[in-house]
Amino acid sequence: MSNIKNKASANLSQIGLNQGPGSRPGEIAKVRSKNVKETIRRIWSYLKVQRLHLLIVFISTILSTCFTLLSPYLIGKTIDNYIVVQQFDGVLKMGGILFIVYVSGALFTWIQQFFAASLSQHTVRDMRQDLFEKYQGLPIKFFDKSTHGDLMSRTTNDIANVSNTLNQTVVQLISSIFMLAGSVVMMLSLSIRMTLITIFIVPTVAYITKKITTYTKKYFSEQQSHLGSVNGFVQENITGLKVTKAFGREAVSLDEFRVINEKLRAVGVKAQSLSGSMGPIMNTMRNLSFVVIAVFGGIFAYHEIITIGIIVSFLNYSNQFSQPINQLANQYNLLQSAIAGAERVFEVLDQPSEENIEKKTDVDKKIKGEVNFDKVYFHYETDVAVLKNLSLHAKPGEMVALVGPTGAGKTTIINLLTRFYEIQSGKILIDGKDIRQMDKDYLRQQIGLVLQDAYVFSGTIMDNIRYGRLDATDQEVEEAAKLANAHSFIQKLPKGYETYITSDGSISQGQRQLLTIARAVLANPSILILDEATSSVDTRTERHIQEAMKSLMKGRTSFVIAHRLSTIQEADTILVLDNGEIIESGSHKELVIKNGFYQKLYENQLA
Ligand SMILES: Nc1ncnc2c1ncn2[C@@H]1O[C@H](COP(=O)(O)OP(=O)(O)OP(=O)(O)O)[C@@H](O)[C@H]1O
Repeated sequence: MSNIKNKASANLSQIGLNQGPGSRPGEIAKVRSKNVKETIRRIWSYLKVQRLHLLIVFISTILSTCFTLLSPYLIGKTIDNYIVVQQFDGVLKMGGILFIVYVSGALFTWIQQFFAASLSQHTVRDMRQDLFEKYQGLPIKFFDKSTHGDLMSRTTNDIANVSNTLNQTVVQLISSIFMLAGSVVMMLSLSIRMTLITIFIVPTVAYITKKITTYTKKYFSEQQSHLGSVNGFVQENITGLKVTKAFGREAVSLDEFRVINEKLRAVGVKAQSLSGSMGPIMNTMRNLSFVVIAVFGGIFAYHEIITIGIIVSFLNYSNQFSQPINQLANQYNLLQSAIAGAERVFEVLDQPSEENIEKKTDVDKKIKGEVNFDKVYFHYETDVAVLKNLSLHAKPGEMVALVGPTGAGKTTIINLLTRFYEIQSGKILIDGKDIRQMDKDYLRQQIGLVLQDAYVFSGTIMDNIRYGRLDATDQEVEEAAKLANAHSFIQKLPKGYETYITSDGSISQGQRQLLTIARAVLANPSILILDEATSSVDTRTERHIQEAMKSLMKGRTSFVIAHRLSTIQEADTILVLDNGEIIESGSHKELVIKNGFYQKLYENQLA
């Protein structure tokens, strides 16, 4: 495998670095989804794969609800039929039955929880897999438009939202609806008058409770927002601590922090003290509805319209009836947020993947490396032309240097040759064949990339070099490292080739570059692209890198993006680019004599 994929993969691997906007797990998003029906249909397409699990969840939910509904009825009957008439055998028998009912209810609840969890985890695993697969197949231009943080948030937070909902909300929604309908039916079968009273009093109390909690919620969201400011301030400050110290701004930062810290304290006190009183408030409200039911029940019992057992049953049912009422609104919001989350996932899944013609016919053939750009016109997403009918020709084995001011279009030429982007008009030919007619994987295998932002993956040095060709032996890896001048520094590492490195640290920039050169050596491509490092590496490492690049270029068509003209004087052709056009071309000597743009650049650098 060629290391051409580095750039794409590098983009993705950096995803984790910054958390962008997006919903957080558990947060109830205020976003309203766009096409609910379609989104639910697509979530369903993931769910229906596990029909059996679904069925089990459904049945166990109904059964556990039935058992829950049965117990108040049985308690009422126990009181009326056995306790009031002091039949203790019956009381014992009913106690036994109640025990079985409670245990069965708990058992089915457990079964329901277990299968719901399994269902949701299977579903989100499939979604994550699809999403990651999509990231691998998307064209680079897609990643220009979206921030890494946003994509990361879709893969983790949005999917977590979907998972939580499938796991909890859907089950609760089903059981809430059953509970609501079931308790009404059970109550009606006991007493119509009492049912009417319960149906009136419970929602009223639920409504008042909701009003009170909404009021306290305000302080909670204020607390969250102040907490966000404190976190942001601390993070920014630690990241920029060097600058703060260098400019002697410590005291100012401290004062600013004191202010926001104090704000957090003030709102924190309000939120926390209210949160403590929320439980008692809700209890009191529930007790109030008990009182109302008990008083009316007492009056009816006094007139012998109902029995004491029925009053007790109703007190229980009022509790069971109020739970779903309190939960339904919340569940609806959670469901909305999950649908919005799923929509963000599907949005990525619906992006068109890289176009490719799967033509494996020429796959085994090694190309010679003749490259032609024929009147290539190209622009990125914006309509500003970046390459304007550019033509160039590189013979097999030739070294072509690309020079020019920043933004001239050097990197763009490379992006087009690798088909990271597609041209709008003209042709790019390799060995006389239009690259659009080539299989992309095959094309990229022929091209080796050594980029200036040399990317390494988390893994051992050995693995990182072997990325260039997966079937290479340890011996071959070591030889490649030797050719790339990397062997000596690797040997000095504590565990040599088995040293574990990470994408964001461990080894220096120059050493990374040497590793990517070794990767390219191993891949043995016919065409080579070298983007010279601009970052300051020490002169010894720089010499190492240049020697390594030189030996790598032997016998391959090479495109070198040069920032220091001293390194490209041996190039067969130097192409001077400005503003998307080739304004001069020739060897170093020819261009110096010509006394044009290149000559000026060269003089500037010498100076
Ligand atoms: N992904 C992109 N999306 C939109 N515009 C881009 C993108 N990449 C580059 N450009 C624009 O295309 C033009 C050419 O950029 P390119 O990277 O090819 O220049 P360069 O010659 O390689 O510059 P440098 O020497 O700074 O690397 C610039 O104006 C740049 O802003």
